[in-house]
Amino acid sequence: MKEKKTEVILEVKNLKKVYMKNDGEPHVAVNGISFELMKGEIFSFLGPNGAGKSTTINMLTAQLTPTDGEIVFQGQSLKDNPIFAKSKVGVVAQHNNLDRGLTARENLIYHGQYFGMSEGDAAKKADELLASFGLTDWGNDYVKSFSGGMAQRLKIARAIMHQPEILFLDEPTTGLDPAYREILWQHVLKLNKEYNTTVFLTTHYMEEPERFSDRVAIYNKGAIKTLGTVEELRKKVPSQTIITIVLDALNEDVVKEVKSQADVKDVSVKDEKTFVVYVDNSQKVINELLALIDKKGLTLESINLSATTLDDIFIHLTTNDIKND
Ligand SMILES: Nc1ncnc2c1ncn2[C@@H]1O[C@H](COP(=O)(O)OP(=O)(O)OP(=O)(O)O)[C@@H](O)[C@H]1O
Repeated sequence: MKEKKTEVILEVKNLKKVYMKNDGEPHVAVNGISFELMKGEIFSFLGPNGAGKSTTINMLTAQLTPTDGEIVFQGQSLKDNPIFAKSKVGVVAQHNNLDRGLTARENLIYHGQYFGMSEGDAAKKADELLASFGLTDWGNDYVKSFSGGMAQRLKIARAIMHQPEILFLDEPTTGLDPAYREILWQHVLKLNKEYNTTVFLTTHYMEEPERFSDRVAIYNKGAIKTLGTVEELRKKVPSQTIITIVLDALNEDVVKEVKSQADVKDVSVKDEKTFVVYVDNSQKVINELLALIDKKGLTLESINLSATTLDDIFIHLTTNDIKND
């Protein structure tokens, strides 16, 4: 069990962002959320596509002005002192915001110097990070020639150049192969351990928050649906055991029939072929499910019994539940 972090580094109070769409209609991307970020914690902010995660990060890092609400960073209002906050955070944005007209090494060195490092220290650190992220041979190449994965690695290196107090990672491992994902996490965990760096993460790869987070917020449609440790979140789903069924095509009647079985606690639809059944008595339900699928003449692609993962919790809390239809 992780040690509980109690020192507040960032306070978010009733934060709201309303965009104006092209048709002139308002769109509420963030609807008055409140939470605290603790010094030294790894906090995962998870939500479906378009939920408002990047919008939230952009407001927390003073890149976007909130419509309403307050952000307090180390006791100072972000609105009154955005430069103070900006100097203390590192951000890996979703889009490629590297300076394409500079080389990879220059991107890192100028960033380090901007955050107060001497040229010598910045150059040394840049070379270490280029090596670590497999970019040494491209250090003197212009970023405009970089592939998506190379640019992503460089963005990560740049964000950690100046040892930020809070590292904001907006889907940092998207486009990275598994080996570089591990390297990213080694760096993040090292910063977190050695310098007590706080990490605010958004990702669609649920195994990352499950492995590394102190706390997880599940966020949807502008609001935080739940917030807690992974263990606390596990208690929010109807059972600790699930059966995942993949059919050649999902049939809503079958899902409804499954839902009505006595030992079934709940059912979530994962995608057009897959549904997840929360159970207590798994053996009995498996037998009943197989009989039902057979009776309906459906083709079973796979059936799997497992403990609930963060992926299941996420789906349970963010998708429309068939049971409630
Ligand atoms: N500049 C903008 N003007 C109008 N609407 C916007 C703007 N930026 C974002 N939105 C809308 O706000 C909502 C939230 O977008 P945001 O990028 O914050 O979501 P997200 O949770 O980061 O999504 P994803 O997981 O797909 O990256 C979306 O509906 C998006 O279309």
